[in-house]
Amino acid sequence: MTEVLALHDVTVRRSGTNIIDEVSWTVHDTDRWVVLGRNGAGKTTLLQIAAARMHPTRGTADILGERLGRVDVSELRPRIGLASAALAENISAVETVEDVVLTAAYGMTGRWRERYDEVDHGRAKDLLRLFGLSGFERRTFGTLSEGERKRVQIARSLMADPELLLLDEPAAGLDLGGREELVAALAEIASDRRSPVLVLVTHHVEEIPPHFTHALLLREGRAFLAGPIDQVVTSENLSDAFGLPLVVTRDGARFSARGR
Ligand SMILES: Nc1ncnc2c1ncn2[C@@H]1O[C@H](COP(=O)(O)OP(=O)(O)OP(=O)(O)O)[C@@H](O)[C@H]1O
Repeated sequence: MTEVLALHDVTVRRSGTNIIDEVSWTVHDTDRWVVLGRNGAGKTTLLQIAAARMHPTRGTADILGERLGRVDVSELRPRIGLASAALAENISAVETVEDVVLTAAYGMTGRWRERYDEVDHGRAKDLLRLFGLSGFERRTFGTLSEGERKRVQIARSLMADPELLLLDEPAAGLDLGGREELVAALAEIASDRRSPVLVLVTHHVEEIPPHFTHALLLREGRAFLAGPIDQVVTSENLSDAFGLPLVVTRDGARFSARGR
């Protein structure tokens, strides 16, 4: 097993507070992780470090075998797929769906003078199909529904064939049908050995796709618990992490949670 991500005592300090506090976390190449925690627990911040878009204040972060701070991040970032609300804001409303996906091959948003070959067009088409977006190629990003935009973003994050795929709340804002379609698409990716290592941040255990193997619970910037999903996503652990009594149930490969 290869370490894809290895954080050791990572701390991120902002405005006098440790928003990430001595987090140690290792992700191996066959893992699919979900990161859970209440609002403000530090999930997005942790993902920013894993995406090589933020440096820790203290501690070390090794990503795909490279130490943050010693590596040229412009070489590391193309190896990492990231879909997040902040990135989506950079996508122009007038860009076509096909270009939104295609331009990720060069790590860009917005088309300029670069040329794409048939392989790139074919891959963009395949990814759009995987996310139920065949026929949307010529539509502009601004005309899409929230759910369609989310799916385009994930297709885009896969375009450059990343080794690590980080998804920050991909199901936020989706209706039930949209959520279930997304969960099914992510389950398909997660089940394929050739897929990138997946890390999914979510607020809801209902959004954990089948085939996810591990969970990290964050609480107030600290890694409260990390390990195999069955052992971590339990009533007792989630109640402690979220600070309220919860009942977690598992039906086949899916989880659900409610207040006690
Ligand atoms: N630059 C900053 N200065 C001060 N505090 C910050 C800064 N950036 C983030 N924070 C704080 O750090 C904490 C963690 O933020 P983060 O966005 O990582 O949490 P999160 O778990 O993703 O939250 P949510 O579930 O609400 O999206 C929050 O309390 C946030 O207000």
